[in-house]
Amino acid sequence: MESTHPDVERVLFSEADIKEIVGRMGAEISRDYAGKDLVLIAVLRGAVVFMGDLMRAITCPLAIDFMAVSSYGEGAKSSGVVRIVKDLDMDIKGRDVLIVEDILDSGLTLNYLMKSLSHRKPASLEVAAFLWKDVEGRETAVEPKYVGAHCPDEFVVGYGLDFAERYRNLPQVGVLKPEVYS
Ligand SMILES: O=P(O)(O)OC[C@H]1O[C@H](OP(=O)(O)OP(=O)(O)O)[C@H](O)[C@@H]1O
Ligand SMILES: Nc1nc2[nH]cnc2c(=O)[nH]1
Ligand SMILES: [Mg+2]
Repeated sequence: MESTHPDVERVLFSEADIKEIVGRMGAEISRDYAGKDLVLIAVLRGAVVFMGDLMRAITCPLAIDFMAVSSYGEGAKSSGVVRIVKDLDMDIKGRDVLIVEDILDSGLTLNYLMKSLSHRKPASLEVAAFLWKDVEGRETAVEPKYVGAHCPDEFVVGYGLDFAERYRNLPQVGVLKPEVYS
């Protein structure tokens, strides 16, 4: 039996689901980036857990770097303004960059990052998103090349994803009980 946090109402992706998804993504990326100069860029803080798993599921040589961008603050709604809190340490010019994100929701974060990083002239620039909230009727400016799973249009936590900085350490992805959000 999986242990579940008492604040979690429903588990959407179990540890076994996550393992299977990340393994599949790692195999695809390993195949596509063989012989290339791969740099994984994780978006802090949400993507750290996925990054840790994904990089170990990739078999080709790679480098890692981090950027910190935040638009959700403490709540469950985007402020609409993306803020760079920490920039890359590495020069990505001419390298094959793959942005690693936990979730693509409104697309605001990734749209901003893709624009900002493309100015630095990488050889290629793609996105690996663990979850994609591709809500019907909503256009997203970014189409991730690698998608772990489609996510229902609900605010999810766990596996790096927080609510007011909590729940990032849950090993599953789930939805909290309504009383926790209020
Ligand atoms: O597609 P969007 O609507 O822009 O939402 C996705 C972003 O929101 C969350 O980050 P957040 O800004 O909350 O910061 P965090 O990673 O530190 O939790 C999540 O980790 C993604 O980066
Ligand atoms: N924790 C969390 N952060 C998000 N950022 C954008 N969408 C979400 C979501 O569903 N959950
Ligand atoms: Mg994030």
